[in-house]
Amino acid sequence: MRFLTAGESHGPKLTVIIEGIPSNMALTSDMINKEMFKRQGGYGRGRRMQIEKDTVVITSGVRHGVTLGSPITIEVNNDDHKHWLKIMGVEVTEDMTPDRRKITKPRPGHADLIGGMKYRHRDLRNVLERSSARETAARVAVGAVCKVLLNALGIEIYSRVIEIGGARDTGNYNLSEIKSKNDQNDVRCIDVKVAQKMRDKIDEAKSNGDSIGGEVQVIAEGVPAGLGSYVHYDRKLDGKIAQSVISINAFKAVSFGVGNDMKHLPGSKVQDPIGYDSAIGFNRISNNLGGFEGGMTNGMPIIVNAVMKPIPTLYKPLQSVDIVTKEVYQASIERSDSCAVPAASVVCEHAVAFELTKEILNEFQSNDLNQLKENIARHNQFILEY
Ligand SMILES: Cc1cc2nc3c(=O)[nH]c(=O)nc-3n(C[C@H](O)[C@H](O)[C@H](O)COP(=O)(O)O)c2cc1C
Ligand SMILES: C=C(O[C@@H]1CC(C(=O)O)=C[C@@H](OP(=O)(O)O)[C@H]1O)C(=O)O
Repeated sequence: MRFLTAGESHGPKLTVIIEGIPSNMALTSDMINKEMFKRQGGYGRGRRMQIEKDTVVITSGVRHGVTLGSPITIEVNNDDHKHWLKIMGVEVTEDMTPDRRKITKPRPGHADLIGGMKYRHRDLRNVLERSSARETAARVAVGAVCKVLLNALGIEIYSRVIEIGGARDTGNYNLSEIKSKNDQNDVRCIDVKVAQKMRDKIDEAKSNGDSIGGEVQVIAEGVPAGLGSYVHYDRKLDGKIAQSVISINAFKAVSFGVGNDMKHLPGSKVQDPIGYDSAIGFNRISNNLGGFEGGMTNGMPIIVNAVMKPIPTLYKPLQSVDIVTKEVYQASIERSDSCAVPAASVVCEHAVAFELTKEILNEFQSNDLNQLKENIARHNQFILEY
């Protein structure tokens, strides 16, 4: 299974092609839109999100609401394509007009400068249009299709925000609690008191012309044991998930289970003791390692934590240097998110959903959904009786 995304942030649309989804799976645009909607929300987002109304159009691979097994194409319009220049006070009719919107001032923390050097662009808009996190809308569309498949296999995946700007939700929640509450508020934080602190932190950063980052968590339940492999570095599934998460704009760290706390805990508080029960077979007494041993799923819930850096574009000017004049200037901006951690938690969830789906289809190769279910059921029975 694989996918490709294409599209510029202010171009007409984003396009996704997903290949390898089995046939005979119910799939409608509404199932995808429900996830797209979650990514668009979140406290701290800028004006762009008031313009976009991310909804998808499926143009191939689905007929009468059921997958065909052929490539699925999904399109997401950029509503801002039509009028974003006008909103910024520039009266032109055509987007991306080369000279009017030429950018020669690279923004620190963005791909602008090094991307311009690498692709030999003198207009840095040619870089930022694709390096923008607008692309994450396409990745959520992919993950949403994957989530439909995972749910059909009895696997559930969800995410929450753990920390924003130092306001941390330290609660220990059981999984059903997270599941029922993860979408309850605009910062996607379970503890409502901490959620308010997070909003305050975002407001504070915004009024200082600054931005703010944080940490998110993705949890997947019901994942079969034995996905991934210890036999070679590039077959370890925790490694694949880490790569996928770090590839999301602004994500800088990934950990599993108790995560960074591992660095100061003794081994006896980190490894998960093994138990046995004839009804469920081998299991782990705790889940400090977040469901992975030796690069393989061990049947426990998968817990992925990921840190997002503060948004690089700041209302408070940061020093940069014009690539034409070579003059130092203070970068100023027209609009930006102050914090996108809640939205990014949704992106992370969908990135992990893709990696799990890909691994499942790799392990239990099947063309049709029922065939896939049978293959997994056989595997799970073997694991139970081991
Ligand atoms: C959902 C989401 C929204 C984002 N919104 C903005 C934004 O409004 N302004 C900005 O400067 N960066 C934003 N970013 C982050 C930049 O896209 C990212 O920092 C930049 O492309 C450089 O990539 P890097 O941080 O991974 O090195 C956003 C990231 C995500 C995941
Ligand atoms: C468009 C999205 O996020 C954008 C990501 C982004 C960036 O630099 O990454 C910058 C902003 O876009 P603009 O420059 O048009 O204001 C965000 O709104 C989105 O999430 O759909």
